Amino acid sequence: MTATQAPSLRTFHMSKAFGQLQALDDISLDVAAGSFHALLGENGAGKSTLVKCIMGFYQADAGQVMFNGHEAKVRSPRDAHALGIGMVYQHFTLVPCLTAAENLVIARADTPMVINWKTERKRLDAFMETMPFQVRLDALVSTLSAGEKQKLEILKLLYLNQRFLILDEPTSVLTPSEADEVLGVLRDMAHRNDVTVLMISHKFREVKTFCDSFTVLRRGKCAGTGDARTASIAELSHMMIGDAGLRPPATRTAAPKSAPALHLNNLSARDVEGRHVVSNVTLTVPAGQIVGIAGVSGNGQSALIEVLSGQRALESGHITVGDAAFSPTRRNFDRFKVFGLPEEPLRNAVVPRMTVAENIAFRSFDKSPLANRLGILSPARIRKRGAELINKFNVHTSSPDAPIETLSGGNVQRAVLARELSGAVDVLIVANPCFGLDFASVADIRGKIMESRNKGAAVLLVSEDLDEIFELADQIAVMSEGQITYLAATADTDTMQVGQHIAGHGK
Ligand SMILES: Nc1ncnc2c1ncn2[C@@H]1O[C@H](COP(=O)(O)OP(=O)(O)OP(=O)(O)O)[C@@H](O)[C@H]1O
Repeated sequence: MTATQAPSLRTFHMSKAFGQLQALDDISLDVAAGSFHALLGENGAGKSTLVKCIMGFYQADAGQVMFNGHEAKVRSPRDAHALGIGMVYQHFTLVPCLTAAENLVIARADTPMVINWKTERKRLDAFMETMPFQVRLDALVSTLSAGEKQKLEILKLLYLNQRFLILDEPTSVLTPSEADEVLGVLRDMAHRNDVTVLMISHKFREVKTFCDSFTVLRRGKCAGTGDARTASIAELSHMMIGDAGLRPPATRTAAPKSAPALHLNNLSARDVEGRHVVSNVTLTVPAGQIVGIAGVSGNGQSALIEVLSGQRALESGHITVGDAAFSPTRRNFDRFKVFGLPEEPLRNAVVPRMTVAENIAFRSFDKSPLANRLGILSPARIRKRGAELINKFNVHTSSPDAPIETLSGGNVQRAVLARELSGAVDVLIVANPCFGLDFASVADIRGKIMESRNKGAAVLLVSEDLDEIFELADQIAVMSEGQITYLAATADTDTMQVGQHIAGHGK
């Protein structure tokens, strides 16, 4: 069965537990045909679990899915696709070395063994004529901008005749103007009754500007539903976090200047193909300051972080902490009190299958008090210390013994921060710390970074989120094509000037 018009979808009393944890508890969601519905909730609220049950990645323990008024048995994503339910993920699923057209054709379940490109192209052109937006079909996906790639992901679903679109934070990799364009197109399509959209989002502005209705999940339960255009942000955030209240915005206080500064002196590094990805980077991060590096991703920021964390060889230049030469080894991280929060911590900062407590102990597991003088580990002490820090940093986990991969994104970040910020910190290196996190976690984590600065640490913050940089940084640098192309005190610049340098038009 394939849909030609916007379908409706409801879940009735849907529940799903993972062991002791009730991830979904009796959720009834109602997404009307032709509507743009937002699914909100703090990290770990159950949003992904709900859409994974709808998509057939998980089987719910109880409850039903009603699609266009009929009960739908979705046992696998294949069943969901056959009904016309498709999903766009936070990260792209396109093949970069193929063209947009090739990506569309190979996505079909009925692609023949030998493809007649002439016929396929005719079919594609006819399809594109019916679409309200275009993507360059002959361009290699690797040459498309993030906005074009996201549009292509959506086109792919429409090409496969999937008219119920589930979007998981679709704008996290887009610039604000790209995000507005993509969401505007989706809203218009929904209002023409061509598609129905269910979007997981953490961004209130987008929800209020583009969505018709919303459902809020809180700790696996439905905390509210209503009209997205009339609900206030205060109401939405209250439904999400209850009376707990938000942490006030990170406040800057005068910091002691006792800690050493971090100096990057003429750093250069290459990628595997021998191209310079970091080029003569010179930058000082004074004690008690946050220096933010802004820029579009892929301009050398990740490579710079890799150099500083010892994951990429430095070709030339040197790093100093205070007056002493610093090379990034585990021993030096301890000696110089250098700590870090890399981006995508589940991939870069933890061992996913090890427990939360073990991951928190990583930097000190072989030292007293977690090990004895001979370096023999004490699992009981590791667990006890883990439990203390889980409490102090408000990490939501079923137990210190849960594998860290079962935690939601915000809670993995909190666990890494618990490990990195629990002692004295002289230098803190942070990359995109709030990517994919809910507003309460964002406030919490930015607050912790500011707290470190206020205690005197030199903080280097790499972020693609300009608002974050303006909120936290004392000085702002722009990185473009591997070089620092701009540096100013935050008080002496504005988003317009920084934006121009990011776009490469700065003077
Ligand atoms: N495969 C799993 N095994 C065990 N627990 C899980 C699993 N998947 C999710 N959980 C737990 O279920 C709860 C809901 O997680 P879910 O990923 O649905 O939240 P979310 O609202 O999508 O969060 P986020 O905004 O961080 O993506 C969390 O406590 C999470 O730790």
